Amino acid sequence: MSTRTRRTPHEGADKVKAQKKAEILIEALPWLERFHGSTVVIKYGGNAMIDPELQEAFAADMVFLRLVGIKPVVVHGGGPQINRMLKRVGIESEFRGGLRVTTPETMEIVRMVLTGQVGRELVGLINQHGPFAVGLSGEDARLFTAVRRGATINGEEVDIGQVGDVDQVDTSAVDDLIAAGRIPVIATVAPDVEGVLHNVNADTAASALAVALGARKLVVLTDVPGLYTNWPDTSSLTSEIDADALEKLLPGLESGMVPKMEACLRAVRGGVPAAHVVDGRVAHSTLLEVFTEEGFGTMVVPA
Ligand SMILES: Nc1ncnc2c1ncn2[C@@H]1O[C@H](COP(=O)(O)OP(=O)(O)O)[C@@H](O)[C@H]1O
Ligand SMILES: CC(=O)N[C@@H](CCC(=O)OP(=O)(O)O)C(=O)O
Repeated sequence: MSTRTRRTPHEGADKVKAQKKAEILIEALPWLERFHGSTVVIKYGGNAMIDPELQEAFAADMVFLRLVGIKPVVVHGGGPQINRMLKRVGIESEFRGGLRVTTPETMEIVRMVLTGQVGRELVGLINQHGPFAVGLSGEDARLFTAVRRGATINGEEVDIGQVGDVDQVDTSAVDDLIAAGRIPVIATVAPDVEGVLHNVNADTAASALAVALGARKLVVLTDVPGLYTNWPDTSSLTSEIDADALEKLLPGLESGMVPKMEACLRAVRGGVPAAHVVDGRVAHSTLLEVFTEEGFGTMVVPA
């Protein structure tokens, strides 16, 4: 005998609530039609991983995307988590032009934290929902080949150690995972052609991967509502900016926004139709961005 109770038809307040739910679901239909089958690269910044509930909401969003036929690819950061571990082991660390000065001993910690801690935790959270997530780093199957880069300070290039830009992307391992219905979760350490490991900023890597995969969108989750064109003036939050306007703004940007907006610019210049910077401190911000009329945060579009 079935243990299910008979459902009663919705009445009164319940009916209104049910109608609202249906409206919310149907609002997503045009976006489901538009993005079904597309690859979306989501960069999850370390600053947005502020509490376990938010991380669980992020993981649920990735599974939601996957189950409605979108192909999410996660690229994660972990700057604050690296800072904490460096402090614990007594290694000093500084940032120049938004990038971490990386000595060989710092590099060991960066690799350990990104691939062994932050990546593992995200994989675990996503896999609470099913066997979806597989973690990998730029070292796996030649995903990223790095080339050493400096930081630009007052128009001058300065050396910051083992920091890399992405020179080449081999998407075959990611393609295989996507084809198998998995969600790749990627840490951004990468060897150069000689096999020397480099620390690649996660925004930079996410952008290079989005271009190489021909992604429909790059979504960057961080700890601010979007790009402020006149930081820190809160009235200067911008909802949309094109590549030319962003390029003009870049030299005036500070700290973490430098690699982030450089990454969005490179993505749209490289053929990704839109790159979004959204507030990862808001639960389900990825879903709000992908499935609502208003979108969410700052959208960067081609010129
Ligand atoms: N123009 C700007 N608009 C928004 N945020 C800015 C701007 N300039 C600097 N920031 C800083 O950049 C930070 C985001 O970059 P970052 O710390 O690298 O985050 P994440 O870990 O998400 O990559 C924000 O918390 C903010 O303090
Ligand atoms: C070169 C460089 O700065 N690499 C970053 C890599 C992690 C990262 O990008 O983390 P977020 O996205 O949380 O900032 C770092 O060492 O912090």
